[in-house]
Amino acid sequence: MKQFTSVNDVQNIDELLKTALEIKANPYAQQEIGKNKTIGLIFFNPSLRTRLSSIKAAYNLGANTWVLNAGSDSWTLEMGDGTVMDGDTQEHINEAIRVMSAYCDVLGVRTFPKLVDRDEDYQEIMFNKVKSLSSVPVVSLESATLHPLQSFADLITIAEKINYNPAAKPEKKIKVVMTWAPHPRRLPQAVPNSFAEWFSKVDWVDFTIVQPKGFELDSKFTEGATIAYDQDEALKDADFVYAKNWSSYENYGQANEGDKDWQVTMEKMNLTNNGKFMHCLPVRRNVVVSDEVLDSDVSIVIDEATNRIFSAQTVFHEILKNKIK
Ligand SMILES: NCCC[C@H](NC(=O)CCC(=O)O)C(=O)O
Ligand SMILES: NC(=O)OP(=O)(O)O
Repeated sequence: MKQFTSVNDVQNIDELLKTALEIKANPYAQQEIGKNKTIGLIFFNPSLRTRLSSIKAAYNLGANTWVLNAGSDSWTLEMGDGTVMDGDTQEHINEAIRVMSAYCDVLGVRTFPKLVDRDEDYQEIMFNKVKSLSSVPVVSLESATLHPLQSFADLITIAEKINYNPAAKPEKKIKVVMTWAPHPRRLPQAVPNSFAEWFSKVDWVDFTIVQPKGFELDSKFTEGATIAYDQDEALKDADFVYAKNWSSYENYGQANEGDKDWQVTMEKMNLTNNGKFMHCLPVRRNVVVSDEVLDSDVSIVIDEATNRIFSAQTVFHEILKNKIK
């Protein structure tokens, strides 16, 4: 693997999943791979799971890490080309990324969208700039439009819960429903885009996306998914319910004020096939999902967050394995 910016950097999802399950079963078996290696992590936006699970993943592989919260830990970075830097910005991204990539063997980067200009966000201008300046392979820690480490952890989680066997795939397809849910802020589409992009490619999953009208995702990520608008109907017989808020793609960045009844409650979970509740976290309790669901056995959000270690470890493993010094 040369980089990890989307599912398109994965040659074979089944193989990668198999590797992840092996790594999870024996997490310290590959410490030669990380020997004398450093994984650098740059965050332009906040993080709990991605930051800590990446550090743990590197540790499991015998690698070192450093973390930089760009903007708060370092000089204020200038992003614009040709800027006369006589104002508040102190260092240009052109030098900063070249320098940081000299200090590591893999560079993880988080950049959220601004949710103002759809073209700017969907062209991944910021992320691609970092990628073009880096002298080492780049891993997405969530970009403006995608969060592949999260989607891969979600796949590992579902595989575990169904006792997935790569040699004998499930006879009956597993029904996975991604449902839009309410939120007080306008959030990116990165997590749902990425989940859709991964799960549309998994041949043992029957994948539905349900959302209010006007909240359809970019169709380039949802090819193969069933697109629905009636939440109760979509939840029927679901084996996994993946809740997430996202702002509108069509009316770019707009929120939906009027749909509080899309909250995932136990009443809604009772429509499913003993379905499990999933969310990438952080989650707003009693807005996105009720306490009753989150505090019950139906919720597998902690398993998902735990598997963030193994999605990151598998990706670092695949990138570093050809570089043993
Ligand atoms: N990394 C996982 C999700 C990050 C982000 N959530 C948030 O910003 C939630 C913030 C809040 O609840 O105010 C998102 O939806 O893309
Ligand atoms: N799920 C996730 O990416 O969490 P953080 O934003 O806390 O890293």
